[in-house]
Amino acid sequence: MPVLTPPDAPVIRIDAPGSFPRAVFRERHPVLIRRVLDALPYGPQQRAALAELLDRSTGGGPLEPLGPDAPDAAQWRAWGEGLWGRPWDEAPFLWAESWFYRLLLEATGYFRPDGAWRGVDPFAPFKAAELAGPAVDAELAALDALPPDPRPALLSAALWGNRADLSFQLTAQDGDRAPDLVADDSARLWAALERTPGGRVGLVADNAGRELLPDLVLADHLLTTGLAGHVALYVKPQPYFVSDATTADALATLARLRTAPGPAAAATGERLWRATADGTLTLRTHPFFCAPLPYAAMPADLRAELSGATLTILKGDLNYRRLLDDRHWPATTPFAALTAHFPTPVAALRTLKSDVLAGVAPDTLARLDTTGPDWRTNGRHALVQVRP
Ligand SMILES: O=P(O)(O)OC[C@H]1O[C@](O)(CO)[C@@H](O)[C@@H]1O
Repeated sequence: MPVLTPPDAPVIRIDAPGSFPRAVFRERHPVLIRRVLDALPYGPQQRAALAELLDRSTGGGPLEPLGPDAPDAAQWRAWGEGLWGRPWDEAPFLWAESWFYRLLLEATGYFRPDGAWRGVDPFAPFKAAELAGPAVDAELAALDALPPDPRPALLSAALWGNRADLSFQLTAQDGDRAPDLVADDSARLWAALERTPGGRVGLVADNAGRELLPDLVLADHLLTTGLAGHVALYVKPQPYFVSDATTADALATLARLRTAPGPAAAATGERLWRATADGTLTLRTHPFFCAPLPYAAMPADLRAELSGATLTILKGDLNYRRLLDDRHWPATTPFAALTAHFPTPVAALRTLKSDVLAGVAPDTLARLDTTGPDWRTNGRHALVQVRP
């Protein structure tokens, strides 16, 4: 059946007064910069650069490309074509937020070849604290008490682990309230995997720690049950959106599993360690995972790499924004229509933390709209959506 692409909806931008994206820039980013400065003893030059980033990005300053010695200067010049010289406020939210995180790394000296701070993850202290904390202890202990059919529990842990996003927690008010599914294609997800057992499953990770842990446990389940013969876990090539998982984070999470006191967690960690070593679980990355663009614009080499997977599972809010393009679609727009561009069957596991949304039934939408203005962004709702 041909899938019709709906006409374009307005792009989500950061300039609308009272909007969620504007609050991210005006309220969350100042808190984030303050926390980064509290967590690491950056010197005066880096502190000044971070303050300037905040001023420019919230004060509507002009968008200026990276200096020519930045390793990704040419890449970013192309990604920002048409935006350079324009005020920050005119940039799409997706583009502007990604650029903010790139400039944060610039300010801290992450890419400077001559600096002592080269390669130092500015968010590492937050990620390390979370990974060492009691919430992860509880997740590890829960593995010893999984029910005979662990599928619902595993999927639910991978889904709700996405609430643990550290950037979201910067201003979240009541993140512990029981959440609610606005769309639930769980059965289709398992059916898609069962149709082609033994194939390659792509898992595009989102956050480290409390989210990556259940993602890895899900990967282990797919491998041990034969639903997948190979899992490719895609992480970010560099620190991004505070808690996004890099290779270093994936290794730290694997180590945490492997050294857990509970037998089930330790055995899972051991299996995953061996799977990584023998190539049935591969850790992969690509610069496009930190690009400010929707997945419809993915380059040919990444498209070729993802192709052939029986299913690609995209975790989290940012991946969802990139999958659908960050636009004000009517929320009843079919998910399949907006994801037809993706090179493989695709599943989204996401808690709702920003405005973009599709694939919601009209009656569900009507019910949610009576619950107040911020249900799309408050992290209390989630979805499982699948385009087989
Ligand atoms: O970690 P996730 O689930 O991708 O969420 C990140 C989300 O947080 C925000 O950066 C807001 O803080 C959203 O714009 C973004 O989509």
